[in-house]
Amino acid sequence: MSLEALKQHYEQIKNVHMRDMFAQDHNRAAKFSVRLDSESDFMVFDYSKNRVTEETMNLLLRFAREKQLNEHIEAMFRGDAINTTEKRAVLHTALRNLTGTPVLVDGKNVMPDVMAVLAHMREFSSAVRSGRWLGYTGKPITDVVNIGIGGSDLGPVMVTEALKPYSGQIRAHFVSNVDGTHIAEVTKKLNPETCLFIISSKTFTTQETMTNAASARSWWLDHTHAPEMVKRHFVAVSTNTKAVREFGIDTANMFEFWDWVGGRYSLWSAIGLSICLSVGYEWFEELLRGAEAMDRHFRTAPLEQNIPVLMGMLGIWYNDFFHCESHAVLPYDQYLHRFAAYLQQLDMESNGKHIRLDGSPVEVPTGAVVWGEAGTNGQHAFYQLIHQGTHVIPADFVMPLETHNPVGPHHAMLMSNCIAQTEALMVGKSLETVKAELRAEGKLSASEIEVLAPHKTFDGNRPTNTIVLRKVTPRSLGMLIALYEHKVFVEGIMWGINSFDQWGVELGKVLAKAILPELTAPSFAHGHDASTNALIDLVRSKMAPSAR
Ligand SMILES: O=P(O)(O)OC[C@H]1O[C@](O)(CO)[C@@H](O)[C@@H]1O
Repeated sequence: MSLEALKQHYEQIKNVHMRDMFAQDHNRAAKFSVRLDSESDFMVFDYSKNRVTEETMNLLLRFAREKQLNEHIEAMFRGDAINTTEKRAVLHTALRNLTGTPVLVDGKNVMPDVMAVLAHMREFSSAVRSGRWLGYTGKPITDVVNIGIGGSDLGPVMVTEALKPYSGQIRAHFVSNVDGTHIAEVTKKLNPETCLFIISSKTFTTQETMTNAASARSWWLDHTHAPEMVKRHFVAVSTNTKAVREFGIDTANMFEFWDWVGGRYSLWSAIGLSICLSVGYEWFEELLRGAEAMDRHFRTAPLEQNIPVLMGMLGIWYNDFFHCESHAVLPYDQYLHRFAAYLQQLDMESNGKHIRLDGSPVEVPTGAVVWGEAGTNGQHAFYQLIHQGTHVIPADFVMPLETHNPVGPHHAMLMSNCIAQTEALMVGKSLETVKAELRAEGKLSASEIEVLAPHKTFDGNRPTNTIVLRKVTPRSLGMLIALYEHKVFVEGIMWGINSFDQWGVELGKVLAKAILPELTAPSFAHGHDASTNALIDLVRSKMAPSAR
């Protein structure tokens, strides 16, 4: 069994320093890099600065084969109901299957419906962007507001921010939080004559989204007194036609998607309408093409050359063997400043699971805590802990070679920082080197050097991946996002969990619904624990008329 072999191998390798691995193998960088081209874009996945040898990778891939990873990949693409707890297929890959090759769900080819919705998105976004779609006073739309949360928000926000250089005249806004401040601050910037609300919710029942949507409609009606014109200013993206109609949205302006698209995998569906409106359908399609290129690679490349597989198996290596609990994602491009927030849902909602597919408890920790920050900002905040803290935190550095804003020396500085960080994390700085430097400076006594030097040493041997892109373009972004989707899938398969449900968010939702009426109830709360009762009463003292 490769698991046993991996355990033994881990014991042999756990203290080996990457510095020595590089010294012993001058070909290491080339050996542990994979390049994927797609038209004029490319991605280079350099995983040479990881605590692995060829034997490690061979054993990890043998482990993947034992878990029948290839068969699982095929089952997902084929449309099998791999989301077993919800009895659903998982087919975000069909959304970017632009060749239109049939994909069957319960014997029905879903591709004609996928293409029809894409055509609807193309037609609608072109009408709005060209000024043909008019508001109730005959003026073109200037501002689009996506109202959604979780997967109906994070993907569109992240992509819209990442593709700002491709955006046109339409300003995109996003409201997600049920905190009234969010909708209030966004509506302050809007003209009711020229704004368009997209209510994005797979279920069309999510409390936050439906509350924000109702408040947006009230705000709009208060300003316009034109209920018959709601249809010009509100459209919906959902799987729930009945609820969309009940909300008062013309179902001709509803963009459909399907239960086989998971919320956090939905930016490729009509949930991407705000992206389309911001950058235009052509660039949206380029995003899909980038993801499609990664899908093809994931489905066909041998495991040894398969970037999502390699990345996922490195995740398994650090999680299962080194017991690393968190994973940093560090994009060196300001346009990717929401990338880590987006990945938090993708990874943590997918793989934060304690039960395996067969109902038994998982045997290893699952799902790293994902976090990160763009560019050099993180260096001046939390990198200290990554360099010298007691936790080993594997990190992904995303490094686009070209910038959209070639301002003076900025880009060279950004790149040099990115590369320097991966080098420093790998090589570290030994006690002897630090002491020698301090002695050469000649400012401190020998005893002072003894005390100071350990503070200035870096163990190094901190693992990083470097993901090099030509530039942040719609195509390369599509590749990048799909890479992480598939990496999360690989890890989920290895842990034997269902990466596509999210029961863990339900309990809080149910309890919040129960607590809501208690906040304005005439009597003290008593049905909870003492802390919860007291907190409810504190809010009640501000809200319940009889308690004032
Ligand atoms: O699109 P909906 O149905 O409003 O759901 C929003 C989000 O809520 C969740 O179901 C749970 O937070 C996410 O998975 C989903 O992305």
